[in-house]
Amino acid sequence: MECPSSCQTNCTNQNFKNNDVSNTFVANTGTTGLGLFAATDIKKDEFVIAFTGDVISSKEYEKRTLEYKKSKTFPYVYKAGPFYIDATDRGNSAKYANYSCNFNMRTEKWQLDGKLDGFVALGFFAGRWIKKGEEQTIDYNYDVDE
Ligand SMILES: C[S@@+](CC[C@H](N)C(=O)[O-])C[C@H]1O[C@@H](n2cnc3c(N)ncnc32)[C@H](O)[C@@H]1O
Repeated sequence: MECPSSCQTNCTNQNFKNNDVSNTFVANTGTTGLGLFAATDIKKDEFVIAFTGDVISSKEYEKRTLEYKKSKTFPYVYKAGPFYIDATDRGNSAKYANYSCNFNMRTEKWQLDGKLDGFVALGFFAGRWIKKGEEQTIDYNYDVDE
């Protein structure tokens, strides 16, 4: 769980509130479209980036999925507890993270202070040491066991 805004001024447990994307940059991968890359060396278990976007219900998710299929837009949507986070129109560069079966970032679910009941924020954390310039990848099936 992330600390509330009212926590001490030097609190370091506010990654989602800070919404810092400076560990990453977006570039063409040459094979899988745009991708997310490490702007610096990143230590194992370090917070990399939060996945942000519209928080929507499952009903809205179904509606938007049909629209995206028609427009052939990539699905920039992940499940977040009973909700979904849709980064298609509003979101940060986390949406450009590509899939790899040998992913180097894990997806963690965090409870945030004062958010919708049941909502979990999604954050990408380094699963191992990631070198500056390396593509940062995730497991799209992070939610399969639930
Ligand atoms: C969330 S987007 C990732 C960013 C995307 N590459 C872009 O240019 O916007 C997901 C899409 O990226 C592509 N993609 C992601 N990982 C891939 C992989 N390992 N191999 C091939 N395509 C991949 C697929 O088209 C997938 O539907």
